Amino acid sequence: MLRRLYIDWPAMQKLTLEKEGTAHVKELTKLLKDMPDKYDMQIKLKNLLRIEQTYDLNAVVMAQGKFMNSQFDTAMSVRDYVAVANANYESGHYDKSMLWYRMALEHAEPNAEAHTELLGDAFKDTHAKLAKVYLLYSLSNSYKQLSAAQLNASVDELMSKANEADLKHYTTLLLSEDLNQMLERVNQRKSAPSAHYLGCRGQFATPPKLSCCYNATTSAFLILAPLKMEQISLDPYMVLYHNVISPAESLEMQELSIGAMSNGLSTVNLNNLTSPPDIVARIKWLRTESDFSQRINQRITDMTGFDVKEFPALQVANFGIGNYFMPHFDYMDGDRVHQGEIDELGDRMGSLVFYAGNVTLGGSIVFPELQLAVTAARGSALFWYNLFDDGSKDPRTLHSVCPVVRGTRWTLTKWIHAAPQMFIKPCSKKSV
Ligand SMILES: O=C(O)CCC(=O)C(=O)O
Ligand SMILES: [Fe+2]
Repeated sequence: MLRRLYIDWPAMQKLTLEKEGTAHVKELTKLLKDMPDKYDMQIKLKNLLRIEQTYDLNAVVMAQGKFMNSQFDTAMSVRDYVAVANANYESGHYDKSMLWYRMALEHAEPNAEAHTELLGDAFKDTHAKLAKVYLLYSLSNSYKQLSAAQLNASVDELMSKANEADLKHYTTLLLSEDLNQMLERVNQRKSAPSAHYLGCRGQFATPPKLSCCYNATTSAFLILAPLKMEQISLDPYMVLYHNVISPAESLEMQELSIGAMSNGLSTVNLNNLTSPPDIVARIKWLRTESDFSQRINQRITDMTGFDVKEFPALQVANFGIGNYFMPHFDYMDGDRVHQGEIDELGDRMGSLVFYAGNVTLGGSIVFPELQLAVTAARGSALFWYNLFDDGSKDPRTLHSVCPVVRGTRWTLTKWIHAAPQMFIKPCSKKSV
């Protein structure tokens, strides 16, 4: 009894005095510094808009969790709709934002009162923005001769004279238009898709059937272990190897990179940019030789016959959801390539990309000029030449990466320079 009163009682009193949840709040505060910030949110919204644009989606299908022929089982909230609507609005995609605002206004937020009290008004400024995009939409349908700038100016003028009641009137009108009719009208106003978009949407014509074979000839090792090789294009030459990197090697590669990766940007020249450059992927150059890099470099030589000893570095890249690579060339062009390495070893004659992740939607590599799209199938590796036989640049090798929609896209890229191959693949006259 005495022990209880002397030891337990004060402990219990202390516990009773402690505010409930203090420990939780402390933990949450600690976590806060590792939480995504405004920049992360902007990047992710940009990526989401890119997915919407590239794959020709819209608010209605995305809100239903549909993506082309797939159905996602996660749902977006009304606040998510408003965030995407605002992001589309701010990037000038007015038709898209109109549909997102419409979705938001047509769906009630569960426990709206409690949410509003806790998180603020979900629909702040929504009516005004929706009225503006609806006015833009209606006027551009009626006055097709007006330019975007003229339309914007007229709408801004109308908006400056409008009062709350007018705004509500417009938004009521918007909500009364048949959704399918609105979708049809929005569809009609879309501009023709680029070849990059067509490739990402799987809309290139099926290429003629080329052959598949077991390659047992490029190196003596292949006599023992022939590689599955699929021809993708004969001119320019492009082949896809299957089962050339294992899931265990993918993990090894990730272990060598995670924690040391940096943002790989769409440009290396950061001068005079008007907006932040797109982040292509998180990247890491594996320059220190390791058991892993030796094994992979040996495999590359077995696969291609090329000498990669003078440039043993490998580049690991991890593309997150919505990340993509805009159309570009791999040969020295513009500001993308490091001049120093190119001077010594010659231009980037060939590219070899191992697909070591597990992308289940999106993330194909597209060659817009060749009307070819190749999926980043796990374990495969794509090889292509960037130069003609005489060493001049082949512009047909323009290529891009489609935004990743589901899964993780890990790649291991090898730059194959021209100079070390001078006796393996001597310059010859252009074959085209
Ligand atoms: O990830 C890919 O499929 C291609 C990457 C690429 O184009 C590059 O690294 O230059
Ligand atoms: Fe590339």
